[in-house]
Amino acid sequence: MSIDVRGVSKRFGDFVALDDVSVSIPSGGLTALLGPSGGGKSTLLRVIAGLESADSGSVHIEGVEATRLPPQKRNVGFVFQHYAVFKHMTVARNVAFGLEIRKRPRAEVAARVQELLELVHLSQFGHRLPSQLSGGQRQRMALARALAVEPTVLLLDEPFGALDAKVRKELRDWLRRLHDEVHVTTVFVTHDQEEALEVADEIVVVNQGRVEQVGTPDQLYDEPANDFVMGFLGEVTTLGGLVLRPHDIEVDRGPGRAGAHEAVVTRVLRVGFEVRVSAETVGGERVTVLMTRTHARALEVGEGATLWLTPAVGAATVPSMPVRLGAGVPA
Ligand SMILES: Nc1ncnc2c1ncn2[C@@H]1O[C@H](COP(=O)(O)OP(=O)(O)OP(=O)(O)O)[C@@H](O)[C@H]1O
Repeated sequence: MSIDVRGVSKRFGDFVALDDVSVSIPSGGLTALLGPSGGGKSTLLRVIAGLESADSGSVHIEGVEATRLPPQKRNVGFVFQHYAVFKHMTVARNVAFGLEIRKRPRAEVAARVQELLELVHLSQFGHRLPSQLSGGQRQRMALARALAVEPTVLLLDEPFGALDAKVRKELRDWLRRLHDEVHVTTVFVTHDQEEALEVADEIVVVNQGRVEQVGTPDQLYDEPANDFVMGFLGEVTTLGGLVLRPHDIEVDRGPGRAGAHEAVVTRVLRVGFEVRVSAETVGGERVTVLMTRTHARALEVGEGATLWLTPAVGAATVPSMPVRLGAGVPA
């Protein structure tokens, strides 16, 4: 394991930001810390970086006890959402900075900067000032700068958070490709489930200062540990006291199937090639069902129609719990 966090707690006054958190992050992987705002993701990242000290517990990086080490002794690279750049220095000098303060030979610095600018696809922009780059290019420069000193781990705190959706998506794909090239153990914070599901090898779901689940995107999506994880990773609804995904519900016009719930359609909304059907069961449960347009048309699903709804065989389900704060699961 590259990063081992054991029993870490962190309070700010009375507020518990991290509550006895233990998590192991594998070497060479791209790991996302995912969760709602205020859940403790950044605090956990900052404790790993040494920018925040834990009240209790330990942090090991590559087998070395780092709990009391200052950030500069941990060999971590760090990139924030709003990256602090040296505005008066060119892009190349910004990237070279960490190497220059380590007094590396001039020729070695020049070669390494060239290599890094190529890696982040900025070779033709080395002579520009950071203000002459786009937001996305600036974050790529920030990554080159963080990688310059060959960190053991790269820690990214919402690195693309301030950028617009299109650039964000491009950079996300780019980060995945970059990671496949350099394989440095990377941990990034995001509150965007799509970003985590698309990019990460492994996801750590952090909520209310605790780790809810650790797993691959498939594990989390298909075998969520609880209603919170399920609700955070995709749309959910409830049927018969179970939380499940709206496309995991079988729809019939008659009561043929075992365990079917009778419901009346309250609303039908077309969303692209799908149809979102809102229905209310005789027990008063509000259910959302996603089905294809073809299927909805074949069954003549319209407002006021009576349907029989059954959880699909093999659907991921968890028992419905009272709503927890920030859980995002409808009552
Ligand atoms: N220096 C601080 N002083 C007081 N409270 C803090 C401090 N840093 C963080 N907190 C609180 O700790 C909680 C966790 O914050 P943290 O930034 O780790 O959450 P997060 O999951 O990264 O959220 P976001 O996605 O909004 O950044 C928040 O409620 C925050 O207000």
